[in-house]
Amino acid sequence: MEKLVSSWYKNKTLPQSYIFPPETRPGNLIVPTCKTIPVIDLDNTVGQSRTRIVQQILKASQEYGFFQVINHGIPEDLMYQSMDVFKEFFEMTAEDKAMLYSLDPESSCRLLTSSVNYAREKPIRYREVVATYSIEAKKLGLRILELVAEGLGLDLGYFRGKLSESMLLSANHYLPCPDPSLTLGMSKHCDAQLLTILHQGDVNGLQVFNDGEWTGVEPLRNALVVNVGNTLQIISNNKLKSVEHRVVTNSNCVRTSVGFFIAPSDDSIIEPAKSLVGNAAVYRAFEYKEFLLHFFPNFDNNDLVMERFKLQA
Ligand SMILES: O=C(O)CCC(=O)C(=O)O
Ligand SMILES: [Fe+2]
Repeated sequence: MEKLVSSWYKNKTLPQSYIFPPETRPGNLIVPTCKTIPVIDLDNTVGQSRTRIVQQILKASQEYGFFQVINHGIPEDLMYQSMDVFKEFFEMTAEDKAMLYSLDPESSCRLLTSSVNYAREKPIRYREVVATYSIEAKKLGLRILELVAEGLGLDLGYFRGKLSESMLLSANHYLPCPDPSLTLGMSKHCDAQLLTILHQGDVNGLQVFNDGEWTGVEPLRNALVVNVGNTLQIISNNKLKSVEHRVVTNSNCVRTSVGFFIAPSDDSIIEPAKSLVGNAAVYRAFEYKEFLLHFFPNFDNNDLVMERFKLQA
């Protein structure tokens, strides 16, 4: 149980094991808040308005790898109820949380420091709220993937079926940190999957690497942050970008975020879409499970991850 962050953070000193090497520390904590990450209104995806939305999504996915969506169809109540359920979970007693602690990556139901992935009786509303949220988030993700497919000139159903069969919901809980300059809530990384839909709550912390610098993604009420995963970058043959991001801590308040990831089934074959390669496919074909095997040990070195799946120039 001593491994759970909540059992030491009140001591007000950052344990040595949480201190990052100088080159990966967040450095200047005052970064510009990125007003340039596009906010896309999904209210009306028919007719002319659809064409405009498709273009906005494509442009944002090419330039930033990130955008925020509003009027996305997930009811506000459900967004905040699911956020509350996770907050409630993290406020449970250390004993209750310790029952879910596991280092076994095969366990579909586990808590580990800095990450959680579980489905239990407590909190009481967990199953109902999180199941409903997951269904809605998956629907939204598939809708966005259909717009992406349209923008790339692929069949509208290109990402349906095995390519989007799996989902993962991950709730992150970042405690106030005694010294935010020495550590990160989450190291820089790209997401491995196809598409991520993140509810980042109302506390700053998410930063995206854009144009050679880290910029904060402003929390907007009722908006969800969407980003392109490595798998989508590969299928698009680098037309879309999976971009590095990280989370900084703060010394005042707790931050909870809920990430929903749409991913291929393990045995899916991932390769650049034939119509997008021209005469130069950037990546070879591979099984998604091979990607994951290489991804996790190299979580914070995206160039190394992607290099392994590239065809020689
Ligand atoms: O907490 C956040 O804002 C981002 C989390 C994240 O990047 C992830 O779970 O992959
Ligand atoms: Fe991420």
